[in-house]
Amino acid sequence: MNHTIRIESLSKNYGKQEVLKDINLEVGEGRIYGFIGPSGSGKTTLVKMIVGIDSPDTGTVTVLDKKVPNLKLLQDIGYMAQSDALYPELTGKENLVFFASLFGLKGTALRERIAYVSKLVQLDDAMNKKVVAYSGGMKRRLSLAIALVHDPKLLILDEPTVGIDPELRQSVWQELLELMAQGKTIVLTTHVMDEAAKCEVIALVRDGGILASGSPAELKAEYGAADLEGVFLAAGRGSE
Ligand SMILES: Nc1ncnc2c1ncn2[C@@H]1O[C@H](COP(=O)(O)OP(=O)(O)OP(=O)(O)O)[C@@H](O)[C@H]1O
Repeated sequence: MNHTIRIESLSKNYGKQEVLKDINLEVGEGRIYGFIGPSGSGKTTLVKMIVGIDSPDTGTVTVLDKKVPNLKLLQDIGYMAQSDALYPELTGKENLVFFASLFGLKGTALRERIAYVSKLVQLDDAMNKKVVAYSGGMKRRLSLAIALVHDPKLLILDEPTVGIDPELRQSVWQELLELMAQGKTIVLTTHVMDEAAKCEVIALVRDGGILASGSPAELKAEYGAADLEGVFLAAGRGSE
């Protein structure tokens, strides 16, 4: 199988705190891979290493056969951070045009991508509104649209559906599964267990390490749990 992401012996400290400890991980092409784990366990730090916006102390990250960091990779990665990085005084459309232009999109291609992603996140009616007047969920949806606008091969989504209502959450997930079917690779973090259940592979992150990984069914069997919530709780008990 082709691997989109390969992480080898990665460690990271912040001051004296060991935030990531000897992480080894491979993510196959065209998969949906979920990181779940308690608050502060290191999920965001790990995704930042994959995107290349923070660097490990030891170890390497390779994405699409290029060693991270690599400027050329930015074209292939769509990243949605946990906190929205938007321009509040610009409209939704102006935000999208700005980010799309950074990737060299223009003319018809730019218009088509903006129409596609704004419809996808159901913001097409709010495109001409300033972001300062958006709700929290609308900002999250705009951030997702920005991550998708340049049609990247790899999507890295840090808690993508926080603040999004259940109906839209379902349609976002439908689209993520469709993108996966098109061969895109998706890595996301979540605290929502029924979202984790939709991932093909889950990594349980605990105290800066990967405690276990596998399909939802494999993890349930490994921990003798009826559901992923049970896996999460059993993994926590086992690591104490
Ligand atoms: N820039 C930083 N400087 C110092 N410490 C940091 C920094 N970024 C993260 N940390 C610490 O690293 C640890 C892991 O944080 P991280 O954000 O990766 O956790 P997380 O699993 O994503 O949590 P959550 O689910 O709450 O988002 C935490 O103890 C956090 O305080």
